[in-house]
Amino acid sequence: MEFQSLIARLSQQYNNQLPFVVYRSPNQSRLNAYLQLNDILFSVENFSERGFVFAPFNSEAKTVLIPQAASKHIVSDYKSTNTKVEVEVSVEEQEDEKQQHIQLIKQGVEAIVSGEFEKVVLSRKETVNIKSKTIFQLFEDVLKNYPTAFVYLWYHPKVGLWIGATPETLLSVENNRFSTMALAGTQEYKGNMDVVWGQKEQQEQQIVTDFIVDGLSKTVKSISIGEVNTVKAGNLLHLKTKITGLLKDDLQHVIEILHPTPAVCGLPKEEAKTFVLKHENYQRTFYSGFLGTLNLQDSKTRNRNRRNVENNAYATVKTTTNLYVNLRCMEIVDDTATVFVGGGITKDSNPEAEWLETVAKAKVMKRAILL
Ligand SMILES: C=C(O[C@H]1C=CC=C(C(=O)O)[C@@H]1O)C(=O)O
Repeated sequence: MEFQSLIARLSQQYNNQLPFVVYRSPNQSRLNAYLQLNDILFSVENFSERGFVFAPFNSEAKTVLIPQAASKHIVSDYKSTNTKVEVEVSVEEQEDEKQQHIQLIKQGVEAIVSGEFEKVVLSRKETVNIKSKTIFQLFEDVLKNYPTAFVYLWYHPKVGLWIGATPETLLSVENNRFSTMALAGTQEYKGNMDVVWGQKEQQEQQIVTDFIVDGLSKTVKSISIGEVNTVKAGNLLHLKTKITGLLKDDLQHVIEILHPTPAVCGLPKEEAKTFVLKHENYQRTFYSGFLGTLNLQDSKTRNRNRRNVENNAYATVKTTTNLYVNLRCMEIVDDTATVFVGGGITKDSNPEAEWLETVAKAKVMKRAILL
């Protein structure tokens, strides 16, 4: 289907207040949309379901499901015209928010120094007027700006509307082969990928790698750890380690081990989570949760021998799951976008620098809003 026809179909779905999701995987032009046929709020029971999941940060709350069987699947192509427009995002004075966030970071550092935990990710939200843009124009501007991210627009009338462009995979599985990543440490991209990383950033990223490897090693068949690389996500650079291997356990157990990783919560997980829930003065809801496709089946018919087409056709069925961490995202209510941003805090954190990091992260969504 043509991109504009897909948007028209999704607008209709939105006006009828029916759930849908539309997304594009990193470095692809293909768009996938699932349009639910009713407005039931389905939730995941044990991750054996098929469909598109939308999970909150707090795993005690329910994970929403758009079931594959209860929705229409539409595929389209988004060809970026390659007219990436750079907009300067001016940052107005946010003195109150700044002092409040710096106070929160200081509390986090104190808790680390007193031995409560090793790392905590602390976040805040910011509201921005989306001016006269429709949600679909906004989605297109996010698509245009972030070709290497997982870009999505998700809507459920009983939950809300979210848009994001995340650089972080939580878990990808193809049959029993898995891949995940430890993504942490941030600096602004200034035209050069060959940058030097401070000890604080290296340590905060290593904590994520160790957590994933320790947790998964107990339950997977095999695991291998890649090198630490610098990767670009919008205007930011991060440190990333790819972790791959073979699973033997069910998906639910693996997701329980991973989510929330110390890239969005902290270490040890429970202590950091308690701190986040108690001290951040707002509810994260779906920010730093995860989203993506669950157990989708892709069957391909192939020919063993091109010369004897009739007798040799065989089908291979792949089951794939592709889950991403919900970062660089916003929730839209009427003409207001709430942008969510956070950063990893360790004993070496400088509160002023951590504040500036969240200001830089907020620009990812603001750039698309102001385009
Ligand atoms: C928690 C966020 O980013 C995570 C992912 C990459 C780098 C991060 C950091 O440097 O703190 C965070 O761990 C966010 O963007 O809100």
